[in-house]
Amino acid sequence: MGTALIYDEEMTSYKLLWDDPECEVEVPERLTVSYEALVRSGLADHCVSIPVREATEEEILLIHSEEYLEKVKKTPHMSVQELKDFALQFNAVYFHPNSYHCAKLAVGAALQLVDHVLMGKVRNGMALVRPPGHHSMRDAACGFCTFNNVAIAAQYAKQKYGLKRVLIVDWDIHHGQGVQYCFEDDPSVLYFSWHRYEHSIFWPHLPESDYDAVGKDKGVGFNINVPWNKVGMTNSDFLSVFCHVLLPVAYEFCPELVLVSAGYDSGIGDPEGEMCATPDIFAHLTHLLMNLAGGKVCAVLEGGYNLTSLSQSVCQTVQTLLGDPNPRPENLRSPCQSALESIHCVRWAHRRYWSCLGHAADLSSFQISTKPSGSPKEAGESTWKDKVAVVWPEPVKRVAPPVRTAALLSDEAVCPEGCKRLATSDKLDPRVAGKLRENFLEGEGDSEALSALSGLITLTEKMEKDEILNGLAVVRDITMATACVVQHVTMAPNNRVLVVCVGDGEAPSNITEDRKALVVRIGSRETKQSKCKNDIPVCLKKGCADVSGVIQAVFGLLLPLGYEFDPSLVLLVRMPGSEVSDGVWQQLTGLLQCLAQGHVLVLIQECEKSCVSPTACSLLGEPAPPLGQLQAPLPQDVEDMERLRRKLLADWTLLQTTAADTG
Ligand SMILES: NCCCNCCCCCC(O)(O)C(F)(F)F
Ligand SMILES: [Zn+2]
Repeated sequence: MGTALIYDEEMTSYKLLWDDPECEVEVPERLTVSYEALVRSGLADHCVSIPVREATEEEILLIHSEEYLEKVKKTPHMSVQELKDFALQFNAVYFHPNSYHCAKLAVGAALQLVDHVLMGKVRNGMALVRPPGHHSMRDAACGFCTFNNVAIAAQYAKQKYGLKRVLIVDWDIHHGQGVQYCFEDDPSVLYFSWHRYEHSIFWPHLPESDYDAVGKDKGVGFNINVPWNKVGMTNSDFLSVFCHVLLPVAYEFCPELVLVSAGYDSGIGDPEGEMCATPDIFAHLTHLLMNLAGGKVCAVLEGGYNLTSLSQSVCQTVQTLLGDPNPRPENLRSPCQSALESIHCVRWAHRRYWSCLGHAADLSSFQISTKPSGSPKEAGESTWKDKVAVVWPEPVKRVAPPVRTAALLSDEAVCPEGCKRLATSDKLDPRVAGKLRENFLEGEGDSEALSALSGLITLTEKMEKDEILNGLAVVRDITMATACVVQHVTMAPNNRVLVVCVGDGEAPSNITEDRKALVVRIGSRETKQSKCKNDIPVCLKKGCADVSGVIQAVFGLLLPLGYEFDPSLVLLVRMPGSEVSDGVWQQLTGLLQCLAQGHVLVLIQECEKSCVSPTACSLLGEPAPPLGQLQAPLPQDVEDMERLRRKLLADWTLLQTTAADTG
């Protein structure tokens, strides 16, 4: 199934007709540069083009009042002066004779996208729209928004398709207070927003934008606000919030649809956001959402005012929706103190509502600086010009290798649909053969083991040369196979391999201290305390059969470690008897493709070959099926993971979840 792209230049046919410094950034070119970048990069051609339509009045009334709609309906016949006066009753918004028409198209575009995804005509998609929506309220326009595109889409999805759980992820740099007001008492819509806040000195200055606005009545816990109390937030800050706040909760919630209020003013160079996250981060944010809701992700454009940053970020988003491999995350480092405070506060505020946050350290562990940290406005406030003067490197070109998934199987095994069987080249480089024999095969060893190991080496070499993206191998001796791959990959100077062992079994023996290999083992046994710090055992009482425990480990430990380690290859090893369910296994296989530009090699023991086809599906880019709403992880496991996390903090900064962590 494909990726939908919804765009119509008709939505560029309105603009600001008078002087208003508050609104001048919201220009029609925002849409044209985004669409043209998708066309120029060839991405538009790979999308399924879906036409826009006008929303009906009935659809608009799903969220807005009749009085408000009647007022807006009059704007096409207004003079410029009347439009100006009409806008004055709202906060930071303008109208144009054609803006009502465009506002109906923006809603209609979002609904078209939802229809095509929920009817299974496409897997996911993006709607490039203006006017944006997330500030508009039942009775009011606000912040360039006339109708609340995403809120209407959520209500429409619930009503028309009977959905019980919709997740809205708002990565725009402004708080979509309009969405919050719509659903704050509604447990069927989980609204997540991060936003520039600076302790409310940033627009729209609302107390209810802070982390303690957790929802109301039946909706408590279903509204998550992450305030950014400083500008300059980076990729590390953004990824930390996804790993330590959004994703654990999103997996516990188990949405049937993911709507993204995709605003790109959170990206570098934007005059409104003044953040430092680079466009490639949106590839990672998108990827991390794509195994939720069976991959049903609908991104709807909100803000974004630096035309270069905006168009690059839109391309990064669409390219990931299309399934192309992610770029390697550039030099991630520790989240900043302010971000850690925000992360801690929001986890603490939600600790009673989400079992995955149940252990969030209580407030006493350190004092939150509730007063504005830093002078309200740094001396020498930057002007608009030098806000957009920021420069950053053009995102690296992301090319999908000619072969997506290769399979190394025994001759009689069937090659899974879509995979390319790897011919184990019979002629083996004698030096390599010699090395394999001496390292892994006692004496002569049988020729089959030799050809299997040489096949593995061929596989890793083809990945290194980008001839294939990822692969799976069915092997007889998984420990030997793991050691062989680790040794081969770490021979090259700047290669690093992340080994993820799922299930019990001894870790490969040849892990060295040189940080070229990092082993994370998720299992049930208190294995002998790992001697080297690059071998991290995560123990779950019930082992990998414990879905919540594994997911807790993935987001709280594995992904932060993986992002910080930044491997060139991920080796995912399914230890025999691991009891991991196919669903969890597919989630792991899908999520881990966010690392190493998607170069994931999965090792499966001969006796477990029943999981070959689900593995192949995930490696081929199929979204993993939903896991269902997650139970609470075992308190004992949570404590153990917390202890392990604290122990690892000295070496791994992306594991931090509170400012006290650097204590
Ligand atoms: N001194 C007052 C500054 C007012 N600034 C208004 C910012 C509106 C932001 C709109 C947006 O980017 O959130 C949307 F996604 F809706 F377009
Ligand atoms: Zn915004």
